[in-house]
Amino acid sequence: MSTTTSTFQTIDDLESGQQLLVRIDINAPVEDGVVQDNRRFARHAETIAELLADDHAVALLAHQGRPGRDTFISLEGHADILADHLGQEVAFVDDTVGEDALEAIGGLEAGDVLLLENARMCEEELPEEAPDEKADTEFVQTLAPEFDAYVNDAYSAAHRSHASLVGFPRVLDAYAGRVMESEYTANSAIQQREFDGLVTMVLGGTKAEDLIPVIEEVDDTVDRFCLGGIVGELFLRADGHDVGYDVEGTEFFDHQWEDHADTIEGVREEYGDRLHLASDLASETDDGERVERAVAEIEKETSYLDVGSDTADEYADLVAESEAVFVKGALGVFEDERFADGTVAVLSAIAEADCFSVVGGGDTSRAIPMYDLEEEDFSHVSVAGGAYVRALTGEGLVGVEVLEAVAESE
Ligand SMILES: Nc1ncnc2c1ncn2[C@@H]1O[C@H](COP(=O)(O)OP(=O)(O)OP(=O)(O)O)[C@@H](O)[C@H]1O
Ligand SMILES: O=C(O)[C@H](O)COP(=O)(O)O
Repeated sequence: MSTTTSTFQTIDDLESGQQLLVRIDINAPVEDGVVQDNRRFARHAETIAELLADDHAVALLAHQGRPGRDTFISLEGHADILADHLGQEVAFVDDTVGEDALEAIGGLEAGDVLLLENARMCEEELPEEAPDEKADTEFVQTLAPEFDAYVNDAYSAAHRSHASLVGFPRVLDAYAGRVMESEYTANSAIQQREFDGLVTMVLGGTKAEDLIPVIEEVDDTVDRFCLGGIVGELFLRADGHDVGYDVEGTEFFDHQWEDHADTIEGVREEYGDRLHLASDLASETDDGERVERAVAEIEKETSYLDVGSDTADEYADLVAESEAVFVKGALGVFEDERFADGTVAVLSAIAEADCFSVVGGGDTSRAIPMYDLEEEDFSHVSVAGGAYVRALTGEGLVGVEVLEAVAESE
C-alpha cells in the first residue's frame, strides 16, 4: 500500500498541559433508546488517553443521530461507555454552550475529561455552511475562548461542514488526533490503489444520500455494484417494484426518493448490467419469523429488513471472484440475527476470499465481531462510513481541509 503523508499538525505538535477542545465521533447505534458500544469508542479512547498522559485537560464535543430521528439522544450514556474504555471517569454535562457547560469547562484540571451534550442539540451546529460562517456562530465564538487549542479526531464526520468540525479550527490552533491521522492515511492510500481484476462495491445501510453521489464518482474504477438496505430498495422502486416506500412509520425512503429519484434513474440507465439489485427480500411475519419473497411478488405495505437468500448467494459469488471489495452499509438489519443473512454472507465471502477489502461504517463494522468474523481477514476496517466512501472518490473532506489550512498558515 502506498503511504500518504498528512499535511496537518497532529497531537505530536501540541505543547503539554493545555486546555483542549476535542471533537470525537461516537455516533453509535441506539437500541430501545439506549446507546450501544461500537468500535469508535475504543479508538477515540486511545487518543484521549494519550492526551491525558500529556497532562492536558480535555472537553469532548460529539454528536448522536439527527434531529427528528429516534437515534437523536443525549450523550449521557456515551460518557459511561467511554469511561469503561478509558478506565477513568468521564464527567458529563447536559449542556453544550450555556452557563452549565462553561462552568464545567472552567472547573477542568489536568487529567480530567468532560463530555459536553450532543452538539446537534445546538441550532447552529447543523446547517451545512462554509467554515468561516461556522466560525462566526455564537456556538463557536462562545466556546473557543475557553480553550488553548482544538483537536479533531472525528475523521468519520469530516465530510460534514458543521460548526464543531469546521468552525473551531478557523479560530483556534488545530491538530489532528490519532483516529483522524490513521483513518486519513489508510483511506487516502486506498484511493490511490489500482487493481487489475474485478472491483466490487457493496452498498447498503440507511444513508442513500451519501452513496448515490459516490456511485457516480467511482464509475470508472468499480466493475459492479451490489445494492441492499435502503439504497437497494430505492433502486428497486425505480425499477417499478412495490418497495422503497415508507411504511409503518419509517422515515427512510420518501424524502431520499424525492431528493434523488432523477439521479437514481440516470445511474440505472447508464450503468445497466453493472448494477446488481436484490432478486428477493426478507421481512418479518406476525409470528416474528423471517419470511422471504421474490422481488416480483413483493407487497408495498411491508417493511423489508434483509436481502433474501438467492440475493445473498449471488452477492457472495460476485465477491468471491473479485480482486477488491469495498463495503459501505449493511444489506439488512444485521443487529437482529434473523435479518443478518445478507450482510454476513457478503462479509464471510470476503473473509474467505483472497481479495483486497475494506469495510466501512460505524454501524456496519460492528457486524464483524458480532458474527465472530476476524478483523484480520479484512484489509482495512474503517470506523468511518460516509467519509470513507467519499475519500474513495478522491474528493476532499472539508473537516480535513480546514486542518490542512491551519497547518499551511503556520
Ligand atoms: N432494510 C433495512 N431497513 C432498515 N435498516 C437497515 C436496512 N438495511 C440495513 N439497515 C441498517 O443500516 C445500518 C448500517 O448502515 P448505515 O449506512 O446506516 O450506517 P453506518 O454503517 O454506520 O455508516 P456511517 O458511518 O456512514 O453512519 C445498520 O444499522 C442496519 O440495521
Ligand atoms: O456516523 C457517521 O457517518 C457520522 O457520524 C456522520 O453522521 P451523519 O451521517 O448523521 O452526519
